[in-house]
Amino acid sequence: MLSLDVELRRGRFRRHVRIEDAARVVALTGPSGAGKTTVLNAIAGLVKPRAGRIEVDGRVLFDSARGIDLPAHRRRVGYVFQDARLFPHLDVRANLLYGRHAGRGEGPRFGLEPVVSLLGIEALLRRRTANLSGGEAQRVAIGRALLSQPAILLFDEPLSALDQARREELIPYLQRVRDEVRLPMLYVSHRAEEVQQLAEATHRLD
Ligand SMILES: Nc1ncnc2c1ncn2[C@@H]1O[C@H](COP(=O)(O)OP(=O)(O)OP(=O)(O)O)[C@@H](O)[C@H]1O
Repeated sequence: MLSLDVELRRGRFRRHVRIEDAARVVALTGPSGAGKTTVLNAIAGLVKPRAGRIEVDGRVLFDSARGIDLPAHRRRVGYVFQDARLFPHLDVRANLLYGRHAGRGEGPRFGLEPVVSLLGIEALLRRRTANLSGGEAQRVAIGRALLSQPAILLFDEPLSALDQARREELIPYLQRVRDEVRLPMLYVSHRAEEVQQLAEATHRLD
């Protein structure tokens, strides 16, 4: 479970965000500029809140009052962006294994084979990433995020660069990830349909 209560500031943008929800899969919605990506970046350790506290399943990632601010690489955050951001010089398998952690920490451990099968990317393993479709590339990006042995998954509009048909193809994979890996997930989207298909609760930033 994610518990977050932070004071964010980016340039002239300031806002207080509090997300306390018992739901495991929470959608984060709101208009452009509301601060959705900034919230994800604060959880990932890429943006430092002015003050506050961020906790995932009881593990404190940030707490200004106690001087805790774990570096990004120790937060165990799997981050999936709008565009897959795969490495073009590596094949799919090498992309999946990039940044893989042995997963000695607490929580579930995700191995290459189960992740590949969960996302249906067996046939893609030797392919170069340049000619993957948008949906295939996103499945690889999700696999790479899982293999980093995360304690939480963050999604920043992962379907928004895809057309309707590709979005519909990818939704069942996201549902499988949601149902089978059992990690907390924070899912940014402005599409009501997507939110309804994927999330258990919705938090809106206005
Ligand atoms: N590096 C930065 N420097 C200054 N201002 C920033 C920076 N990054 C973000 N902002 C501002 O912070 C605000 C929140 O941005 P953010 O990207 O979090 O919004 P968002 O809700 O994700 O929007 P969108 O739906 O368009 O992606 C915006 O006003 C943006 O201009």
